[in-house]
Amino acid sequence: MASASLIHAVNFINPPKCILHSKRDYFSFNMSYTCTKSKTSQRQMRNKQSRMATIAAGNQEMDFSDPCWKTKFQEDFELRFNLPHLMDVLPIKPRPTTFSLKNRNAQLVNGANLLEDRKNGYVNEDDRALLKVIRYSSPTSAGAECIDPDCSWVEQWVHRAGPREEIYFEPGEVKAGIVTCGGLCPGLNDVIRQIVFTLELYGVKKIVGIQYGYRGLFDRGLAEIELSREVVQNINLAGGSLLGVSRGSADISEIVDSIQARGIDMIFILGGNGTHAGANAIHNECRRRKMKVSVICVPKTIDNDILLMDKTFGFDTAVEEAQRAINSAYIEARSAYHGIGLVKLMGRSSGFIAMYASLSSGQIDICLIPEVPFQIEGPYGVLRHLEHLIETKGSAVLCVAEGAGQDFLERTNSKDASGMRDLETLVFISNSRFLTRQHLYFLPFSSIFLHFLDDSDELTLLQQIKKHFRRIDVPADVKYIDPTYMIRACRANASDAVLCTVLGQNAVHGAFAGFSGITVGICNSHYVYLPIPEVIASPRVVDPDSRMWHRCLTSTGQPDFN
Ligand SMILES: Nc1ncnc2c1ncn2[C@@H]1O[C@H](COP(=O)(O)OP(=O)(O)OP(=O)(O)O)[C@@H](O)[C@H]1O
Ligand SMILES: O=P(O)(O)OC[C@H]1O[C@](O)(CO)[C@@H](O)[C@@H]1O
Ligand SMILES: [Mg+2]
Repeated sequence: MASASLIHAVNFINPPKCILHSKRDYFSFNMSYTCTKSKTSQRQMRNKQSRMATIAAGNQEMDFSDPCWKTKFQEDFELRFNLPHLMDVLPIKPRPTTFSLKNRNAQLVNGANLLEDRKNGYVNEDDRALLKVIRYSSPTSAGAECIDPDCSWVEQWVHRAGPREEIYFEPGEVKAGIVTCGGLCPGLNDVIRQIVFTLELYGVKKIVGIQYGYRGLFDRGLAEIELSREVVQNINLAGGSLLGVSRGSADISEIVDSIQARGIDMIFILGGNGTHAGANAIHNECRRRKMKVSVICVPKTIDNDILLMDKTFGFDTAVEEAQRAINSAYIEARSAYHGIGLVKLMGRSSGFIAMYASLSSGQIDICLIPEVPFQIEGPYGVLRHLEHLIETKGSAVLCVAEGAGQDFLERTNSKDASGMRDLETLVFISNSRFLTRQHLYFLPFSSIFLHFLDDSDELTLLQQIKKHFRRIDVPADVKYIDPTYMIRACRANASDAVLCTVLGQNAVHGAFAGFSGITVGICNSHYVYLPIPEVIASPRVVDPDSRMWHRCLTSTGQPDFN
């Protein structure tokens, strides 16, 4: 009898068949009826790409009383995660790859080993990686991510990244462009470097860097930078981006005009959520114009706020760099009489950096993130817990994500260059209005509170803490550390450098494989290609019910501030 894994393999080589009879079948359930999957060729699947965008992630509209819902879910999933390909709109033919897995031998024998190499080491078009690896027995299991009310197990497979045996470009004729957008992130130079190395190994001669993000594609004053192994050899030793970065509005049609005019065949776009949205629009416009251009993204964000991936590059380094700030805050707090250390870390809408930095340091007593509401005042508020910590431990350290406590803030319509709400209005620790003098005028006994206000017109968290301890007549020595840009304006650490290397290489393999409108990522420690819309359907945030947030609470010992 065929093993379960063999059945899975066969199902992927020949995906349309789905006959569910026994535990060993496709979804591994006990089912006595037959659900037939509609026969869909890879080609047809590609043509259904537009439909994919309309299928809601999580399949909210699925009828779970339908005995075949899993088959339907699987079909929808395959459509959603199918990778857009240049062949979908262009009559192009593949050719054998020029990417040799044994470079030195291949050179020695003038390419004779290529055939030998192709037998092993290349990724098959039907290779897949599992997106979810935990089988939750109940929706009440910690951190359960369920599709149906019973939290049934459904295998969700995504496309494996890597070099293919056949490619869709003549390397000698390719002009490739690289652009880095959004804010800085450790590892940008590592990715640029690997993209250049890998392109050259395929035989690409024309590689250019686009300066200052999307701006470089429409600002005529910004010239292309010619890139080669020599140029990028040591750029990973420094942080930042060799090409520069930028935010700011981008006219997609103008950008595609520019790509067309420059004769760019492959464009590698490094950036976060906003950049991916832009890249997808560029991909769609190239498709509409039937241009043979491969648009490949590499997700970049220290915030780790891109869906479906284990992590994004730069995140590990940011967490590591944050340790220095936390440790300083801890030392200051421990050494002072009733010392309180307050560290602000980046994280506009997601608290991953604050959560992991808190977990990693082991020195944090209170971690506040945007995803978890909290009270400052009152019997269960942050200030009361701080009082308790000072009474019992003699000191305390807080780690606060910049986007935490947004509910307390006055909203303004101020926006940053990329159209995001202006960060300064969200950060409640510095330069932002948490509770203003004007508020106090309307409160009973406001003159008492006004008496405590210092020169600044605002009550930030820092000031709240100071005033609280003054009010209860307990001495407290509060120190505030804001390492904001220091955690991202640095070179990648070892683990990020490896991630950047693999992602950069896979980006090039994806372009030569003929894909476009995709991004590269790491899923359950395996490297995959994902369609752009799937990773930016929403920003990834910390799940307050996840095991990781609970681990963070266990580590800090903080109560619910509600
Ligand atoms: N929805 C969108 N459609 C098209 N382009 C966009 C969109 N959102 C942002 N962009 C463009 O992408 C670029 C980068 O966007 P943004 O400043 O949001 O950075 P990001 O990629 O999200 O990275 P970071 O993680 O640093 O915020 C900007 O030039 C912006 O114009
Ligand atoms: O000051 P900048 O360059 O706009 O970057 C700030 C933003 O960048 C991020 O780090 C994302 O890269 C956010 O956490 C932060 O809000
Ligand atoms: Mg952004």
